[in-house]
Amino acid sequence: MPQSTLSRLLAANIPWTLHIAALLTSIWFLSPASRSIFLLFYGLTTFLFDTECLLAALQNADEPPLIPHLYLPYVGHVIGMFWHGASYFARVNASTQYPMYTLLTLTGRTIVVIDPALAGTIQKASKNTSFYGMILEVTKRLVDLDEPTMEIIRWNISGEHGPHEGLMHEAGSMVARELSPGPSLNEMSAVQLQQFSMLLNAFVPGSTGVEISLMDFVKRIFTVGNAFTIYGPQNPFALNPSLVQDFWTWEQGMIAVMADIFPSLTARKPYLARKAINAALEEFVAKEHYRNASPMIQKRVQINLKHGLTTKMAGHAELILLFGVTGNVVPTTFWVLANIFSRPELLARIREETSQAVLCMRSAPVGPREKVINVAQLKTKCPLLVSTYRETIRSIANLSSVRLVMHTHTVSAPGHRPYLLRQGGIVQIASGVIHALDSVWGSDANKFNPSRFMSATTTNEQFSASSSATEITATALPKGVSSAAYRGFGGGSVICPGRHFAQNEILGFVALCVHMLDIVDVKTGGSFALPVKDDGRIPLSVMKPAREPQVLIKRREGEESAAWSLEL
Ligand code: HEM
Repeated sequence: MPQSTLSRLLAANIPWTLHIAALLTSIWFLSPASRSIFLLFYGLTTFLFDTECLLAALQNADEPPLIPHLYLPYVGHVIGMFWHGASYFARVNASTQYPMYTLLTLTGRTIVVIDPALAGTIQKASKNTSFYGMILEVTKRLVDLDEPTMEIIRWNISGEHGPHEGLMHEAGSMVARELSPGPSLNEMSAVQLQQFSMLLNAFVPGSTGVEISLMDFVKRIFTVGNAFTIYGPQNPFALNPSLVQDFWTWEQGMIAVMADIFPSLTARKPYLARKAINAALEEFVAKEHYRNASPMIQKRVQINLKHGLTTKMAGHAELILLFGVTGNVVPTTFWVLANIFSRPELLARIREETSQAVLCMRSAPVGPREKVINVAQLKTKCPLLVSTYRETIRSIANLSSVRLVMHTHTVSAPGHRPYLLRQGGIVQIASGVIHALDSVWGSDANKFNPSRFMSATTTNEQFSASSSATEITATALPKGVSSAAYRGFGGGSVICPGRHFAQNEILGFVALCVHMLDIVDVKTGGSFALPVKDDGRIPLSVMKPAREPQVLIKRREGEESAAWSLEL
């Protein structure tokens, strides 16, 4: 046995002296029958408390260090992750502060990365790690895809038959192209901004206010507006408005449905909600309503059918994109609004800053006044608004970037020793932990600082390394912070293709709310309190609030009859 292993065994948190003393005592003082019972219980206790410490000591020293669970081998960390959600990664590493570490999870190993430099290396496109290897099983369970469909989807995900062949590559690059800055993105954003304006003018029509949960307000406008934009006038929500509620019921119970343990009994509500939406999406494809949808959806459905998906499965496949389109955007918009409207001073500054983007204030001789907000100007001329948006995302995005290790290999990054990653390990780049590191963001890392990303000059977007698509925004990463540390949209080879679209809609909608509306506490009539974040869930999107504020939404004084709109 090499000395280093022996010394690690001796240094491990295992009470060797106690074990030897207990063994000798049982031999000397107990009868054979009592000894057997004693050793059985002692052995069980030792197994519980010492197994992971032993495995940590025996582990290859080049691997990320294994953090033993204190008393429950193999399942302890799994329970911890379910119990504490993404916040578990910070808890478990609170005393050790390793840049990268290993947790035993059932029969596998989860490698947690909390250092941006290592994250930057791991997230690069590589044959050694795979995003789809991890995510496809989750997608299958989330939206209910059958095995023949999965076989079509899995074909060539690792690129062994070429980089462009197979459904995933064809559909993925088409979606990324359609959502990149350019004419097709502009076309979609223009339709969407017009929808938002119409919906908001109608939602708060005159001088009477609306009492509602702030989250429900955002859900209603965004689900309907986005469905129209992406899925066209014959989208499932337009044909059957009750599906909006079903969609969010499913979203809230996604984890339970995904667990797939008799979901019709254990997760009845979200299971039935999914069934209703899936039926509507099946019809959307079967009746060819997609032919009136955005070019992105027309192409996506046609690619799915061309590769052999049935109309039923092509319908179900749209549910995951619907989630991609709204699942993060709705809670993000909620938090941007909450961060601004709960801080009167910030609200006043943003109102003033964004008033320069209210382009056309024209008074028609008759009829309502028209006011137009230009979104391009919000992005380039309103650093406080854009910085508030980015800071909001930093403070709520705790979804890990996940990769499956396909081949054993070594990763290294400046300032770190090389780390050995074994085949079969699941890497999780812990975005929530990285977003809260003092070493990255400074001593106010845990505070909300709306000016954090403000930049004096308009710069090219630096928030998405390894991406060819750039966009001009009036914000920059703080000095010394690498793009791999800003993880709201993932990073490297798997960066969210919808981030430009999301930025247009969120900035536009928030600016519209800021100018058109007062959003106040329903009881006091003053600013509502910023809700606490619910960081104890396994995240499938950005964090939700622990409690949704009930608000009164009404037109600002003088804006009762104005017709507001957004343009790109
Ligand atoms: C604030 C809003 C949004 C946030 C925070 C967000 C975040 C993310 C994240 C973290 C990922 C996964 C990256 C990884 O695992 O490393 C992702 C993937 C994705 N997002 Fe977004 N997203 C947002 C809005 C959107 C929108 C509006 C769309 C579509 C219009 C969209 C479409 C997608 C798609 C299709 C993927 C999968 C990418 C792939 O398979 O390669 N997202 N997003």
